[in-house]
Amino acid sequence: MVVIPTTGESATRRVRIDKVHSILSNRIKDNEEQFLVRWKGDPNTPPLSWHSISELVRCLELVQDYITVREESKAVSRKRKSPDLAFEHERRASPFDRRLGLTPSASRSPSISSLSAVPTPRTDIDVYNGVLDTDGNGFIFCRSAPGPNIATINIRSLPMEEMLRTARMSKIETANVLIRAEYVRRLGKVVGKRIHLVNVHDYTTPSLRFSYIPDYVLREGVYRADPATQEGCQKCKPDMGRSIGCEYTQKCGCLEYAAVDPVRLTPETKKQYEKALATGGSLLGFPKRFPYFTGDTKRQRTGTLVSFYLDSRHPIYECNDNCGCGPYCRNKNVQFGRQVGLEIFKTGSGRGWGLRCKEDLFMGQFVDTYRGEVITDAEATRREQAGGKLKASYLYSLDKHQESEGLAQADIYVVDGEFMGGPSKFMNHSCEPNCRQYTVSYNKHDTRIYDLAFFAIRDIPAGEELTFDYLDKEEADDEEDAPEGAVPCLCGTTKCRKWLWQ
Ligand SMILES: C[S@@+](CC[C@H](N)C(=O)[O-])C[C@H]1O[C@@H](n2cnc3c(N)ncnc32)[C@H](O)[C@@H]1O
Repeated sequence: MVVIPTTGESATRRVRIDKVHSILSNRIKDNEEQFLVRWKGDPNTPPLSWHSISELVRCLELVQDYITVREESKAVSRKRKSPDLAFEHERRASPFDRRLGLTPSASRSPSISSLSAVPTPRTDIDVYNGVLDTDGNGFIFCRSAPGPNIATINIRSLPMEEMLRTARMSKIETANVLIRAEYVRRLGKVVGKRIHLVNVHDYTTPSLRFSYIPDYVLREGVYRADPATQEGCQKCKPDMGRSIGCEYTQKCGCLEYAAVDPVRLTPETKKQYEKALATGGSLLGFPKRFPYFTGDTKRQRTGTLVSFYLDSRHPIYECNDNCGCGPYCRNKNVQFGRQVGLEIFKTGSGRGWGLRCKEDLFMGQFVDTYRGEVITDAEATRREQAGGKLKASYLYSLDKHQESEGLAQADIYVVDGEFMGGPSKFMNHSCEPNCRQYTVSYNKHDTRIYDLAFFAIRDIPAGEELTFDYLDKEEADDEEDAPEGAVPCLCGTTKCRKWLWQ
């Protein structure tokens, strides 16, 4: 046996993820699920060793990667009708046979005489191309250690056919349970109402290669506008009028760019307004519409989007910490974050995971924002090309102001929610959606970074899947033929446009 624990046996031996390259195979040994770990090291002869799933609890991302690839290759081989590749492989000699001096025929159908002529392969070899050790904290590590007593293996032929056969027959149950438990543990740490995870279709769990984050993470080449430009409304006071914040909407600096309330325009101010619109002049001084209903309306409408904003795609400018209006300002909502409980669920309809609400939502109610890494347009293109056309996309362009501000495509930032973000990463597309994404900003001088906020656009009963239209154009193109790079839409609604991207 080549396991050499120099610092004594520890009951809680663990493999550290930063030391591992990948997981290559699985088997059941001594009633335990085990996985073959390829350690980081010399790329030509890296050490490898088998570990029980309890030793790999800090490497569940890698175990999950392995299981995903294993399931995908199983699905592919199920689809293949002929030739029987598994059988074809069986006829090849494996490098393991060569190492032991076995001929392919001997390994395939050993006769009594051949068995007595060659040594029986060792079945207790757990470490290849190296030796195992443990450090003072009980962490296992493996180092290359060539020598006559070290079992060697040709890593270019891994996983070997014997391993593949064993892996195909070995159930993976404990690992799936632990992966799910780890994901649920991480969900439990997300700020706000609880997020549940439900899968009645299979044993999969969303990728553990994902961090829940409360705010954007800005990557290289991405900058927010200077904080000094986030001046807020200076003329508003917390105790003005009905103490709802920016009552004097004509004076409110934050509402400067909000939608003008045409009902409150006089014939004269209407002319001035039309002129300001035509010349791009300031809208300060015109009466504005608050984006949200105040607390003195019906309970279910409090804080929901007023119909003007609901029906338009007008950006919303919320008050911020530098404003004079105070904490209960009616012009603050999205900045307080998600207030509703959500459920991530496996759709079972070819659309992967989806999102639904645990409670009834009212028309205009805020659901959540889309979070992720904010990257440059060039980086987004690079990531998109690396992912390939069939990979699920989590890229969301912050291009709302591109036209009005004359921003070049290269100046646009993109939110990538694949590896970091929030539960809204799981919102699927529907051609007849029940939610819509709105632009919410806290700094009118920052046209490149703003919040992508989802609101219900009709009453939604608890348990209904939350969807939005990925294109969200004012008018949809009626395209019959599949456009380049199109992914078939599986929303299943009567208004389905057939393709996800056009
Ligand atoms: C932002 S993700 C949504 C969450 C995704 N379902 C998951 O499991 O992570 C977008 C991806 O989901 C899939 N998707 C979303 N809506 C779909 C639809 N209506 N039809 C087919 N696939 C859809 C596509 O693969 C798309 O690239």
